[in-house]
Amino acid sequence: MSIKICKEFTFEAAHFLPNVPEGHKCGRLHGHSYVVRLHLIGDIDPLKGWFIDFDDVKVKFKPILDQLDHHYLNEISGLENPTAEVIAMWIWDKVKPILPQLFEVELKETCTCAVYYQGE
Ligand SMILES: Nc1nc2c(c(=O)[nH]1)N=C([C@H](O)[C@H](O)COP(=O)(O)OP(=O)(O)OP(=O)(O)O)CN2
Ligand SMILES: [Zn+2]
Repeated sequence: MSIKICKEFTFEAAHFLPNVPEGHKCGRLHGHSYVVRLHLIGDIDPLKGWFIDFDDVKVKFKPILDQLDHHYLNEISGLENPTAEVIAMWIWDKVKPILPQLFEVELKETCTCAVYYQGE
């Protein structure tokens, strides 16, 4: 039986959006408290009662999270235009090879804004 699970992380980061029109608020340097939710799907091992330990998700994601947390996103390769969409796709590209059960990356940039990416 397959089931979806979700593990949530947070990180703080600074950015600006270089391609917005002159005077747009997001063209100025500012920061967000981001929330990342990694959604995974897999078949439950009947003995363990799970397909992956939440802690294994945390351990595998930590090096990627560390690249983002308290960093200036525009300086990171691939995040020169760090919209929420681009960040979610960047996270997907890093996580999918090490957590193949990844189903969706959810990224909340503010309390009212979120993007969802399920790969190509
Ligand atoms: N499609 C996208 N639109 C916007 C992005 C983005 O990444 N993708 N990013 C920004 C800004 O970086 C930032 O997120 C500001 O967003 P905004 O919703 O305007 O933030 P506020 O908190 O000011 O909005 P409220 O409506 O007051 O909650 C902008 N757009
Ligand atoms: Zn922003």
